[in-house]
Amino acid sequence: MEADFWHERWRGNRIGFHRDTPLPLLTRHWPDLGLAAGSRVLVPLCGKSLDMVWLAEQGHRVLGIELSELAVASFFEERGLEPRIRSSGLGRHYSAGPWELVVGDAFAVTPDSLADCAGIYDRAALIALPPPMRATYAGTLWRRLPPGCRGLLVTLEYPQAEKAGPPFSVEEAEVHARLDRDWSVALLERRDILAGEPSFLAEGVTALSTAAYRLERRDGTCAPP
Ligand SMILES: C[S@@+](CC[C@H](N)C(=O)[O-])C[C@H]1O[C@@H](n2cnc3c(N)ncnc32)[C@H](O)[C@@H]1O
Repeated sequence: MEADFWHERWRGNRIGFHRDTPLPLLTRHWPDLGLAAGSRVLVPLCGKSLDMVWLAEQGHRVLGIELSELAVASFFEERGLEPRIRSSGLGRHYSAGPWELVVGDAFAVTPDSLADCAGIYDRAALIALPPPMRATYAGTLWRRLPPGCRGLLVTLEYPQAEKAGPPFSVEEAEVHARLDRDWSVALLERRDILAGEPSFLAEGVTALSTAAYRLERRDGTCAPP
């Protein structure tokens, strides 16, 4: 999934991944992470997700990273906010209230830029990427978060041979293989969602589940930029 693929999706408004309400798995499991109000939460590949609104309502500051400037500008426009805009080596930073969304490449974030992130929320980010890019994503952004960081990861699981991604199927074994080195990973919930996903049914997919994981960054050294 190269950058052009996503820019085309946003230009053509083909954003079926975008939800009109916060994700129930987020609202159910996030409070158990015990992150203090005021702490900063990273939302990689954030789109214009309303989950960032819910996180701010819980008192968090949100750092989003998103390739599409259209998505980032829409997020602020839809809230009636006029963001301040500045540029850095990471990209263009749009900021207003508790939100700072960077138009840039999530794989290029540096440990310094993530140093004050106490949390990470990944919904439709890991599963948006094909396998080689998932390896890069886990080896860059996830490795660069500071020790003690906690997070929630939401995945999908289905027989990959029955449908082309994105979204891709990411099984529990893969989550452990990619993250166990630096993170303690615990499955919180897995539920069957096939009946509520007509597009998967229409493509002949025979099983579909979503899973939520609690993550905590182990002590250790963050990867260099
Ligand atoms: C499936 S969408 C999910 C968006 C959001 N997480 C949500 O739940 O609505 C994936 C998003 O990742 C963005 N994206 C893809 N590759 C990226 C990268 N390398 N860096 C930053 N954003 C990226 C795309 O533009 C797209 O908006």
